[in-house]
Amino acid sequence: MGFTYTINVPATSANIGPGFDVMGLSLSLYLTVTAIITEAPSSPGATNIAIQYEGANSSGLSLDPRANLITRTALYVLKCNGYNDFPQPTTVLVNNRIPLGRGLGSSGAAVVAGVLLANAVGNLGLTQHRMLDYCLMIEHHPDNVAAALVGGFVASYLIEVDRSKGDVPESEADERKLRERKAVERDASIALPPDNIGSFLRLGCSPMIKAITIIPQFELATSKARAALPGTYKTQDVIFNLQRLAVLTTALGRETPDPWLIYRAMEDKVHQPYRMHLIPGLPEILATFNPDNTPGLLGICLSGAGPTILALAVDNFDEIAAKIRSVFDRQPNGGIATEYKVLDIVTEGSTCVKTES
Ligand SMILES: Nc1ncnc2c1ncn2[C@@H]1O[C@H](COP(=O)(O)OP(=O)(O)OP(=O)(O)O)[C@@H](O)[C@H]1O
Ligand SMILES: N[C@@H](CCO)C(=O)O
Repeated sequence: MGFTYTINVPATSANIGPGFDVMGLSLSLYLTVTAIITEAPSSPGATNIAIQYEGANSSGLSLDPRANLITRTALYVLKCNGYNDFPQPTTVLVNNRIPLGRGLGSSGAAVVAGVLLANAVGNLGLTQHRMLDYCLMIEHHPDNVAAALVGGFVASYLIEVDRSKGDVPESEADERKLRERKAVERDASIALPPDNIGSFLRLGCSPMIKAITIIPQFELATSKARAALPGTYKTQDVIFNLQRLAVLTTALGRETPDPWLIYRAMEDKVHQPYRMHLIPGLPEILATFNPDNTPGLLGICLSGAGPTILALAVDNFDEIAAKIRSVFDRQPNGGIATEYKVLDIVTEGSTCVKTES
């Protein structure tokens, strides 16, 4: 007799234009991790994990449990809670539908899956807020992980902390803190997440809105897209984004979305202008399509760090996708191949279901 845990984590689109490192939308495209646990005795010194992977761009991914982002995250969370390895031999089957390095939150989803996996196999009983703390120790911006964890249209912020020092909980009032304190006593190198380092709020999003994602067939590492950003900003550019972000938080939740209000509210001067050179076609796409010449369109932006384009729309989804794809098709040297998906904005976040096998 053993157990199976099935973990589902949605893809996410971060920023939504002006909400750099703040906003995220969870989308109907999933990373599924199935953990099959047998009750055989554990082998000391081994991680107790065997990974199998199928899905998006599998060639570059490591199946070494200490290197793979999902299991590396799970091992970190377990270590903070007193386990050196997985408690029982576990086969981890990964089925990943989220394209890697395209701006659809594949790394955030892997981190969330790893935290949920540790919570399940270690029977840790972590709250959603504590799980977010752990996610934020790995992925340092909250937009993707908060939306992936809780689902929907999510705003989040971080409390600034020095993650390298970690935190020893002050109170031994609850079981979780006691367990973490013991783990730190055994291994002082553990960087335990401080409590409540991230906060989130779910915002309204009209069910009429769908997310059209146009996905170029090249990867853009988030680290490279972040390295393109300046160290300082002009005051008027920051104000430009704050004005739009404030409107966007409410505009998407209106029952009948106002296309031009949303279109203008999805403009950005903080990250997209600096990433234009990394995504051929982006300047033309942002300058060309609007609710007047593209019926059904609400707004258009870079999804996360790119290169995927996110178009929010209420109608004519395939036609809108075709127009945007044609810009990529026309790029020099034979164009840039793309695929597209019309996705729902899902209100349910990550789930973990246990079954006996
Ligand atoms: N399912 C997965 N299993 C293991 N590693 C993964 C998985 N998904 C993503 N990764 C790791 O994350 C990397 C991609 O992360 P990156 O932050 O560059 O892009 P992204 O998360 O897809 O985009 P964005 O953060 O802009 O939404 C991959 O190259 C891989 O190392
Ligand atoms: N806010 C992040 C999202 C990508 O993970 C960025 O744009 O760099």
